Amino acid sequence: MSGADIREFSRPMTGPALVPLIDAIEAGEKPVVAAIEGMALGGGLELALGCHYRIAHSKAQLGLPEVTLGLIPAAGGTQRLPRLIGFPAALDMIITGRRVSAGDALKLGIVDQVTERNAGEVAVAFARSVVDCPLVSRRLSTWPPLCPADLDNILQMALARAWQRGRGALAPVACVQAVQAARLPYSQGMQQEQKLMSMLFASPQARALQYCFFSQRAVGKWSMPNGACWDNSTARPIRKAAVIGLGTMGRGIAVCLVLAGIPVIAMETDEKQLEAARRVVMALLEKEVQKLAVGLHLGLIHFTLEQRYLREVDLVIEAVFEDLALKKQLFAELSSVCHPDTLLCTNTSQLDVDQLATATSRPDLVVGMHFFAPANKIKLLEVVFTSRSSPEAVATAMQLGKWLGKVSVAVANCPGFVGNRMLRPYVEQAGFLLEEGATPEQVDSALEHFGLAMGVFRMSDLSGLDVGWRVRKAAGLTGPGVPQGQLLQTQQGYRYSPLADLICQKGRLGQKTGCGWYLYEGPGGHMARPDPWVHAFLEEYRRVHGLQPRSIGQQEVLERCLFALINEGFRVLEDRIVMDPVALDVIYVLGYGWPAHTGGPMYYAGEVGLPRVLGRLEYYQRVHPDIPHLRPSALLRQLVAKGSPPIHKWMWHIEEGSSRL
Ligand SMILES: C/C=C(\C)C(=O)SCCNC(=O)CCNC(=O)[C@H](O)C(C)(C)COP(=O)(O)OP(=O)(O)OC[C@H]1O[C@@H](n2cnc3c(N)ncnc32)[C@H](O)[C@@H]1OP(=O)(O)O
Repeated sequence: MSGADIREFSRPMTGPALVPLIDAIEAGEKPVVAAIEGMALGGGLELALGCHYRIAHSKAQLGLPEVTLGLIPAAGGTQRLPRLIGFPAALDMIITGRRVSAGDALKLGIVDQVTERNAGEVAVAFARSVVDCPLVSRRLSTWPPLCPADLDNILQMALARAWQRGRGALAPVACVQAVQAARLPYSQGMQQEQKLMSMLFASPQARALQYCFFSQRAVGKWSMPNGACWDNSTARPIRKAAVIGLGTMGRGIAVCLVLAGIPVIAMETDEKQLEAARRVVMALLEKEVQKLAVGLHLGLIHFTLEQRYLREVDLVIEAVFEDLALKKQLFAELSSVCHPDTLLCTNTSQLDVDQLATATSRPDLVVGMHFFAPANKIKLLEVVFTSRSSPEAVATAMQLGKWLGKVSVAVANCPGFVGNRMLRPYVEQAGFLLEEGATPEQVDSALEHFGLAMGVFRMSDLSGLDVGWRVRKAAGLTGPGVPQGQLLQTQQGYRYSPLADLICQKGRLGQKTGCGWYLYEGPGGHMARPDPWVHAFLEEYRRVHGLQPRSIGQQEVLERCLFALINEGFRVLEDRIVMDPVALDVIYVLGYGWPAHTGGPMYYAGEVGLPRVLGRLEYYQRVHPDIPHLRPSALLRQLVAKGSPPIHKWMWHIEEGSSRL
């Protein structure tokens, strides 16, 4: 039982209500044994906690995921679980919403027995054995709370963790407040639980998180403009895969494949790099084996310098240096080395997948599989199809992503695909704000206050500033042969901020060099500190270019950065790079640390109100006519003209035949 039907939350609820039902079971005079197979989640686990005993199958999983839906477990979960397993363990499960295995549930004391046999049969036998035992000590609601001496401290720490994890989300904090009420008599604790739940249930955050839940499932039902889609295309089995290029991304991808049980050929061209990769990958795998307490066959991965091993694989993921000529050459080689049916995938984050496909003898079997760093942690995969990708190739990449535990989103090929394409105007605005008077920490603080996992400058320092520098050079925006623009700096006819290029020229490439937009403890350091050098550098830059710095408020930072990103999202929809705006929201929430409790950028735009987004873009466009990304997209204008329909109706307003494919 995986809990409530979430779709019911937006409809009038029908009975019977869960709380009196669970109370009645618990108060009953017959012993009730919960037999748990599969999932006991949310209301499912709360029901089990109302039973007098719990028997779980060894493969069962238990959890209270309400927090991920913007709610708290409000059928007594916040009151019974701390009584059963103590405050620290209950807080951990309830604030994170994480699932525990049957084995862990036994260790925690949530279940009384774990079985490899049919849980129902074992539970019946167990019930017979306890039929004469008194039930009075089995009713959790009657247990006194297990209050350790340092409970206040535990609750304080949990609250701090909830604030930090939540980044503005209300539910994690409410979870702590509800669990805190478990130190009161049960009936009073339940009143507090109900009060907190009523506040959350109708909240915009809960609606947004429930939208995220369904969006992450909806993107699995992918479709392409040519009519190919998830239910008319068959994925091929992947019995063995290869990863070529074992830098940071390649290593992470190899780890993902092994953890999913897929044999991997991990290939490099350089002996030293191969050995370094072997050490890192094996260490990561061993750590996972310990953490997951699972038996993992570490022999699933074979490190090699030899291309001949590629003959036996069903799919190759190329993760070499981000250089189009190098990748094209590799794809041409793969065409002759690999079996004619082998799928050739590229992990490029922004290069033209169509061009790579053209370099092969099998363009129909070429797709992008854009993983996000760290590849073994981030749950997102952009599957990039070209005009020639076969439905089978797309289906296989989408299916493989799911198998690797990712949420796969199918997107059409375009510069930057979806995520990085929308990121460009956002990063660009942040650069302009520095020119106009802001500091990196002011911009980041506004964005982090909004709920983003990391502000734009901290994120750039983490990824490495040379990544964007290389892209700008390839686009002809900067580099030795490119003439410098006028005041304000312009390139290719539009405003261009060279600040990031100048920072790179100073050898400040971010965390890896110990400095970038911030200062770190040393190369590879993580703790970002404001850097007086950067402040002086910005002041000098403004002086040289005659820019009068002004005070820039939080609202302007948010509107310029976020609305520019959203505006590009509307252009992505106009170009039919994806078939549904939910895809953009999934990509941003899972891949770019956008706060899930706002639903994602496009959902957020709907919540803010499309007329407001349009109005503010129009205003900023008037002030900055030389920034094309602030010019409102045609789709946004059209939607506002049509009365701002809800997000699921947006695509109805895009003209047929506007697909780029
Ligand atoms: C008040 C509140 C109370 C009493 C609660 O109980 S709140 C807690 C509600 N339950 C949950 O949050 C659990 C949510 N579901 C899951 O975590 C997972 O779906 C699963 C672990 C149960 C199964 O995972 P998996 O096998 O990968 O399948 P999918 O996630 O793809 O789901 C399959 C389809 O089922 C739909 N679904 C799943 N759970 C719910 C739900 N609780 N309510 C409504 N619909 C649900 C899901 O959307 C998929 O539907 P389709 O996309 O195939 O149409």
